[in-house]
Amino acid sequence: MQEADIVVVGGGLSGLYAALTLRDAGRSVIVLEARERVGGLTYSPLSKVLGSRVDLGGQWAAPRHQRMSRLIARYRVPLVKQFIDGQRACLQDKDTYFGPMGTVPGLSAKETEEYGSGIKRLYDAMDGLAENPWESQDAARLDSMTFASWIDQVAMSERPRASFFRMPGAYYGALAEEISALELLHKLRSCGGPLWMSDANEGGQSRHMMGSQLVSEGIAAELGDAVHTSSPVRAISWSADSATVRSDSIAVRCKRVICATSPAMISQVAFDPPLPAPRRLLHQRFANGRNTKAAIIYERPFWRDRGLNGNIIATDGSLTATYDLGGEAPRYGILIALFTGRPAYQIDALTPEMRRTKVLGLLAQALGPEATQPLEYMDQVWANEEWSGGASSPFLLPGAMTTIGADLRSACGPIHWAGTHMSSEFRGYMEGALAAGEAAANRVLAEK
Ligand SMILES: Cc1cc2nc3c(=O)[nH]c(=O)nc-3n(C[C@H](O)[C@H](O)[C@H](O)COP(=O)(O)OP(=O)(O)OC[C@H]3O[C@@H](n4cnc5c(N)ncnc54)[C@H](O)[C@@H]3O)c2cc1C
Repeated sequence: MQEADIVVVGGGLSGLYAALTLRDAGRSVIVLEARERVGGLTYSPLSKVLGSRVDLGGQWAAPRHQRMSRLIARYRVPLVKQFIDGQRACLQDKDTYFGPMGTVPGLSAKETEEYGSGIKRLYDAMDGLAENPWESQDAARLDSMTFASWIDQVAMSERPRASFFRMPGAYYGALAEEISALELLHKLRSCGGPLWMSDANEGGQSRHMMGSQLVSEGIAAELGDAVHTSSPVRAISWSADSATVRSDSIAVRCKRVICATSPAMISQVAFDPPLPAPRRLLHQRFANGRNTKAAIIYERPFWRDRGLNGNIIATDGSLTATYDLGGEAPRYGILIALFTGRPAYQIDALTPEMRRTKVLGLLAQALGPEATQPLEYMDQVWANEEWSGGASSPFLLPGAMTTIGADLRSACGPIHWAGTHMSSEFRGYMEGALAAGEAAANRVLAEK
C-alpha cells in the first residue's frame, strides 16, 4: 500500500490543478485518473492532416479566465483569435439566411425586439441573485421551476422563445425542461452572462486554443509519477481523519481525499462508511447534459471566398453552432460543429457514418457543396464516454439548490470536493474547474 498526504480522484483540469496547488505547498499528492489519458473534458486528438491537435472538448478561453490564461502561457498552448470577418449563416428548415455577427439572420424586427426584451428580463433575474444562490430573495420561486417555466413567463413569439429554450444546451448541454431556473441563472451569472459568453469579438469566445488538453498534460508532466492513468477509483474507506483509496491499479492510504469527478461518476464509487445522506442526495440531483462536437478539416477555407466567416447557427434546432478555427491566414480550412442539448439527442442517435453525413449536409446547406468533401472528419459523443457520462457540465435539477445546495462545498470527514460544477466563478467552464480545484486544495491546506 502506498502513502500520500492527499489523493486526488480524477485527472481533469480541476483535479490536476488541485494537485499542483498542494504539491507547490509542499504536500505529497497522488492523482488517480480512470482514463488512459489526463484531461477529462479537455480532449485534443491529433489531426493527421494538420499535424497538430484539434479540440473535441473545451476550447475557448478569454483573458478574463485568469488561471487558464496563465497556464496557456506557461505550457505555450497555441492560442488563436477567433475568426469572425464576414457574415454568419442561420439555418431555418430548408432555408439559409445570412447576416452580421451579433444578429440572428432571418428574425424579423419584431422578433429581434422580443428577443432583446427577453434578454433584459434574464439579466434582471441574474443580477438579483446572491453569491450563494440559495440565499437570494427570489431563490425559492426560481428553484421551484425549470428554465422552461421561466421562459413561459416572458411574452415572446415562437422563434425568440425557441432561442431561449436552446440557451441551457448551448452553454451546459442541458435541456430547458430539466434544469432549475435558479441553477441556470446562477451559472450564467458566474460565467459573465450570455452576451459576454457568446461574444466572439471581445468576450468569452474571442480566443480559442488548438489543443486545450496540452494544459492538462503540462500539469501532469510537472506532477510526474504522482499521476496514475488507467486507474479508476472503485472504493474509498474513510474515518474522521484518514482514508484509503483503492483503484484498479493501486491502493493509497492518505490524510485527505479530493474527489474531482462529476457527481454521476462519484456515485459509482463505493464509500465505506457510506457518505452522509445530504451528500448522496446532492450527487443524485446533479444531472449531466449532452454535447457532441465535430472537427472538420478542408483543403482551404472555401467559405471565406463568399464573404462567410464559417459561423453557422440554426433557429430550427438542427445544430448549435459552427466556427472557423483557422485564424487570420490558415493553411487549411478548419471548422468545428457543436451539437448541444436537444440537437445532441438527435445526432447522438445516429451511427458514426450517418453522423458524418448529417454534419456535412448541414454545413453544405450553409456553405455550399464543397462542404461535403473534407480531408478529415472527427467527432466525439460525450454522452457515450464511460468516465464522463455527458457534458459539458453537471447541473442541478429543480428544488436541489435551495434544499441541499448549502452542502455543496462541505467536506465529509477527510473527503473534499472539486470539479467545475463546484465553482462560484465560471461554473461549468475550464476556468471554473481550475478555480474549484484551487479552492478545494486551499480548504485542505487550511485544515490543521
Ligand atoms: C464539447 C465541449 C465543449 C466545451 N467548450 C468549452 C469552452 O469552450 N470553454 C470552457 O471554458 N469550457 C468548455 N467546456 C467545459 C470544460 O471542458 C469543462 O468544464 C472542464 O474541462 C471540466 O473539468 P473538470 O476537471 O471539472 O471535470 P472533468 O474534465 O470531467 O474531469 C473529471 C475526471 O475524472 C475522471 N474520473 C471519473 N471517474 C473516475 C474514477 N472513478 N476514478 C478516477 N478518475 C475518474 C474522468 O476520467 C475525468 O478525467 C466544454 C466541454 C465540452 C465537452
